[in-house]
Amino acid sequence: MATTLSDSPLSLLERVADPGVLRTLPADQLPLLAHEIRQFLVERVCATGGHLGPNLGVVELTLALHRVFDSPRDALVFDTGHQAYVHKMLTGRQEYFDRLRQTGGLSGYPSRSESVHDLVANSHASTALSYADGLAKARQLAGEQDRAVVAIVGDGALTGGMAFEALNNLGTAQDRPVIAVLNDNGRSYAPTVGALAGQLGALRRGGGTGVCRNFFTDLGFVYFGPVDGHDTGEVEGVLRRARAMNRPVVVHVVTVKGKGHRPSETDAVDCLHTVNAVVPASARGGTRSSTRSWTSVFGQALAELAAARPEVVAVSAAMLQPTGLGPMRERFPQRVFDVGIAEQHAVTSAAGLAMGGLHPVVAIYATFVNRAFDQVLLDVALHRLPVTFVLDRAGITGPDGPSHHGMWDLSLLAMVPGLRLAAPREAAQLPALLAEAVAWDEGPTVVRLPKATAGAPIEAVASMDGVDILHRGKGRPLDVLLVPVGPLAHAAVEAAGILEHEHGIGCTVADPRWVLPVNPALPSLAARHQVVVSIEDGVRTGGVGAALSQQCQDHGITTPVHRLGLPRAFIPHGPRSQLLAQAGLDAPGVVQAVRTATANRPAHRLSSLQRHGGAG
Ligand SMILES: Cc1ncc(C[n+]2csc(CCOP(=O)(O)OP(=O)(O)O)c2C)c(N)n1
Ligand SMILES: CC(=O)[C@@H](O)[C@H](O)COP(=O)(O)O
Ligand SMILES: [Mg+2]
Repeated sequence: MATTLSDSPLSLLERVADPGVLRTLPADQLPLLAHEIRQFLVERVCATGGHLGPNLGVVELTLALHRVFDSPRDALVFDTGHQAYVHKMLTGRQEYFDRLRQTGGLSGYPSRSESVHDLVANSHASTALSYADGLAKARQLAGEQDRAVVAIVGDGALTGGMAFEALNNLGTAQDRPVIAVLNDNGRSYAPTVGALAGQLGALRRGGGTGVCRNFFTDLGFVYFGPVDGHDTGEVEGVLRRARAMNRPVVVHVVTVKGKGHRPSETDAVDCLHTVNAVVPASARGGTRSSTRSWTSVFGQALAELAAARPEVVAVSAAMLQPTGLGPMRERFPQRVFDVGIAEQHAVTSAAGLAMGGLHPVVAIYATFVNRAFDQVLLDVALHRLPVTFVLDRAGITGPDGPSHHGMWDLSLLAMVPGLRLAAPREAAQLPALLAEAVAWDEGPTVVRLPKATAGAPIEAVASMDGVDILHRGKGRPLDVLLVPVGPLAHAAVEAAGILEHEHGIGCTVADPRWVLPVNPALPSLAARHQVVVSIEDGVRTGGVGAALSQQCQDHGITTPVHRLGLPRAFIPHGPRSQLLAQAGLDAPGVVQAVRTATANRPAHRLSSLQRHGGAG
């Protein structure tokens, strides 16, 4: 229940429990409130991990937004949503920040199930202006143009194609006013690239000296700016003017990412874009974990590959460091292209690079390949162009929630004719598989890797036709064939041991490494087993299990294929290991699935192990 300001001993921030209370606050108390918000952000986000820098940069802007507009009657649409912590604090959710991005806790992005003030849960950038366009049309048809529609878009998000498509529509709708608040801190992860960033820089330098014509005004917008995004009064004043214009308006707000917090040397690289939870010294183990991330193994391998192969170039969509392209850029800066947050353009630009005789490596997160599926299919694969996609954060990622899990790439890419996809089971396999991918010049290749530290390798006990046999079944005839994808091989090998020693079921674990298209050796291997169980860190309605099942059918193999994978659902945020276990993709889950799949097998067909007294 909101308290009025005067009757509570709480801190100012604690007293601002909802936007209505905020709007009663005298302007001279706003600097203190902003200071308390920054203190709160640093304390809480350093404890849980999260997007500290983007939120420190929008404190005054968010205060002004909630003082000028009446959310949820007026719509505040945050692009990408990683900068909505202050919005959440001001809409009654301060108490939940101690479990930010944790299982059952506060989402790191707006969440419609959390609050009526939240509209867009999708963390994929460059969407806000399109939502705003639709909302404004709905308001107009409902005769509710007095309800404002405000999109808050970062300078990075503005480099995405959808943003331009929306601007193209919004600028013509003079009777359908949308207020586009451009949060310009000059950065995505790194300084934002491209001509538009240059235009914004010129506008910033111009200092609003009666700027009359620019990119935005040419599209039909009224332009207000540049505005000091850390002066709440100035921002408030401009937002009130924008609201009163009753026309499409761009409010160009200049902010500082990470404002008010002295980052460490390493943090300064990306202005505290995402900070990890700071483990208190007392809670740290003796030795800091030395295990490298998969991403760093990839980055090193690519730089070495590029040294040997001059045709190799790299393409990033505003995520050079997070996707591990740092080493390659240091050694070969001319051969690394950052195109901004523009995955569709990145893929088709890579097609152009391939047409020009090069072999581009497009490094993006698996979830973002969704956005560029058509480009992979018809700009790359149709022309059988040698482009390699390295999909980081493949499978369950964890803290970034449903729109960040990389769980659709296997199903999507399984449909692409001529595309070959490798899934290394551990980081140590990455260099070899990357080299194989880059050596292939007859069409697109993909290497997918998880958000994980590099685990201990599993040595193959045998290899046949490109399939690594990681564990041999003891039963005769062989009982169950486990076909894991990538790092789930670890769960499969552990499950095989349990099944053998505790349940008398023999399992063979086969890791094809190249999982799409299905290795021709797998159907014949399946024919020698009673049950096949595929295990993949992707939605199971398509993907590798479905392809293997289809291949068996096409070859007249009647061995049933049981497909383990992620449900066709939006999976919330939480630790990767916990979410995989919930989906039955850990060793106990595989054991359970195998026991269920073999429970109704006719006794005579069970293995000698089971017939002669193995526990089971
Ligand atoms: C389609 C898409 N590609 C990449 C990302 C990863 N990403 C998250 S935030 C970010 C930078 C956003 O920059 P900007 O919009 O300027 O916001 P800021 O962090 O500066 O506040 C990127 C590239 C994403 N969320 N969506
Ligand atoms: C908001 C966004 O899309 C990214 O910043 C995302 O949070 C990256 O997550 P990682 O920490 O896995 O790089
Ligand atoms: Mg930015």
